[in-house]
Amino acid sequence: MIRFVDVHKSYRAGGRDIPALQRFNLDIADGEVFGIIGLSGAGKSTLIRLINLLERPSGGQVFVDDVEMTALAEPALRAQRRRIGMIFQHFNLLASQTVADNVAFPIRLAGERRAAVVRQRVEELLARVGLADHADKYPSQLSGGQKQRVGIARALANRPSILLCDEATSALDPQTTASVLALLAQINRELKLTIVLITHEMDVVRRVCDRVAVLDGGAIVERGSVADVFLHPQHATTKRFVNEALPEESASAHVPYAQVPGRLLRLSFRGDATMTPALGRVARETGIDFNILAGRIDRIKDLPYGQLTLAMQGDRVDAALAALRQAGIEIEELPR
Ligand SMILES: Nc1ncnc2c1ncn2[C@@H]1O[C@H](COP(=O)(O)OP(=O)(O)OP(=O)(O)O)[C@@H](O)[C@H]1O
Repeated sequence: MIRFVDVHKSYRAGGRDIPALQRFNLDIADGEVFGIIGLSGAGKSTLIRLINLLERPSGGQVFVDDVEMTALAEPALRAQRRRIGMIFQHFNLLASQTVADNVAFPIRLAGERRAAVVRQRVEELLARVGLADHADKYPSQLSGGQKQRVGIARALANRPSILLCDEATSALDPQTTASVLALLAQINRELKLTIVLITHEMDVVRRVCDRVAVLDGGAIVERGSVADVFLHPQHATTKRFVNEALPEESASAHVPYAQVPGRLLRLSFRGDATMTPALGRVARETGIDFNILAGRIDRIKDLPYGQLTLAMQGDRVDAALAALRQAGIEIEELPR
């Protein structure tokens, strides 16, 4: 468990305090993938670096697995930091060292001197990230995705219980991003590792995270399960992130809708509700008509979901909406 209690952070620069994070409380549970999303300057890097105390809070306490990080002196802090791996946007590999030596580095740094033990551990780690055949290469001979896989192997070297990902896929193309995110999801599942990632892309959050916090101007403005936040964003910043992840729908939004008669509704189906033919059945039973204006079917991590924007007409629209809600469909009425 990672716990922030009344934490806030300002930087001291040019003789004055620059606020980076307003006072907040946050718990991140063991084994979850937690996303922190925000625009540039929102405070994401500061927040993630408070976990391993690469940045010290200006006030408040940070706990990792019930140990108060903020109360530890240097040797104990170093030991506790080994429980926390970290990967970076630009990989931070040692260019003059082979892939194997990059991964061996933190193992040796933690005090392991037996060459055979180090070699075996490096082999295991490279196999886990799909780079068994690349041990003797240098970082310059690898693609961006492969470099990040080395970064992940290195971060896992000392069997941490937490992995921090600082914009880990921001320098990668969409396909490579998808494969690195799939690897992170697999590691989370198989090693039961807690993952905290920061990103400016809602799509990254949608693919791998269980919960998310939205940062805006140093404040957490929204938080919750990814399904809730993605399907029902409340804050303007969250809505903007979600719309960026749904380009087809936002592009057509509201232009043709004004001319369509009826009540404008957004229906969200998740999990089992995506599998039932409720809309057709309710239309037959209540005699309402509907016109689908936009729609999307996809997954939020492992959860199938659908979202339809439609116009509904007829005498019994309210009865139809009640029946749809009864069938587990979430309904939002949109302004016209
Ligand atoms: N070392 C520092 N000294 C002074 N101000 C800083 C320092 N690091 C960050 N800041 C300021 O703190 C605020 C939050 O920065 P932070 O890097 O945490 O945001 P971010 O969301 O990670 O942004 P980005 O995505 O651009 O990295 C910004 O106003 C930034 O200018």
